[in-house]
Amino acid sequence: MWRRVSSLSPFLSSSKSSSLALAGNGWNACGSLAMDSPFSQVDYASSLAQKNPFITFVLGGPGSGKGTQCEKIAETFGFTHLSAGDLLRKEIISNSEEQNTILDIIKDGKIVPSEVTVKLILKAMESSHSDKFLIDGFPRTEENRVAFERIIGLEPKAVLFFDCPEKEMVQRVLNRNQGRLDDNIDTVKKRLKVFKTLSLPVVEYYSKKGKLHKINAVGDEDEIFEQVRAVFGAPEVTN
Ligand SMILES: Nc1ncnc2c1ncn2[C@@H]1O[C@H](COP(=O)(O)OP(=O)(O)OP(=O)(O)O)[C@@H](O)[C@H]1O
Ligand SMILES: O=c1ccn([C@@H]2O[C@H](COP(=O)(O)O)[C@@H](O)[C@H]2O)c(=O)[nH]1
Ligand SMILES: [Mg+2]
Repeated sequence: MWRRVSSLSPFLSSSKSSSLALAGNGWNACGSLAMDSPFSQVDYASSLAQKNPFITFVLGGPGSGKGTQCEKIAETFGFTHLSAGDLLRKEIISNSEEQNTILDIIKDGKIVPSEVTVKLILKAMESSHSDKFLIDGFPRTEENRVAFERIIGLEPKAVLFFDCPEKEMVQRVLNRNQGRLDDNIDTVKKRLKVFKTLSLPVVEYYSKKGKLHKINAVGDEDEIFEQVRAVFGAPEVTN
């Protein structure tokens, strides 16, 4: 069942610790790193998990308006906006070992291995010192979702889903004109297929957990933002 728009304000003022159990995957039951942990990242993630930031995942198909609305949310509610796609595109223009692999995957509309994306998200979260994050365009698969929980040790408090008809998404992507290598009809078709088969199950997962806030992504940007504003509540409550 989709959840109707409701305010997140009570959540944002809460100091409750993360509900994700830390035992297993290199952690002992007290939340400390086990001596025999095979995960070097866990060490890195532990301080982040202890800070227990407010994480919102922002989901939706290609061109549904995630990035556009995230900018507005960040500005209005003081969230740090991290776009997984932008982090991957930055890797392509860096000298990273994975740059060519990432480029080929994005050009083909497929999904970059979870370990790569989660590592980039973790690094960006650690270096921002923020306590409120919008993670835009991630998780894109159930495997992404599980990897985030395992490596970072946190779950999102809320998930936004921008629901947009395919025809509108295709039109927006093809008109975007930002020089993205995946903004062409062939790649968009592939991305839509991946979205339906791999990403919608993630949306469904969060819907069943009662964390999903579905936004009608058709209309002008300000109209859509009014629905989003209702989810996050008044700015004075969230600050
Ligand atoms: N409500 C809207 N109506 C019309 N055009 C829009 C609307 N919202 C965003 N756009 C435009 O549609 C294009 C895609 O928007 P945006 O980049 O925010 O989508 P996205 O969900 O982040 O896509 P992607 O997953 O491909 O990164 C942009 O050119 C943007 O300016
Ligand atoms: O978690 C992610 C996010 C993105 N990708 C790849 O990047 C492109 C573009 O992403 P946008 O969010 O639309 O900017 C996407 O089609 C994937 O190929 C990814 O693999 N994993
Ligand atoms: Mg985007």
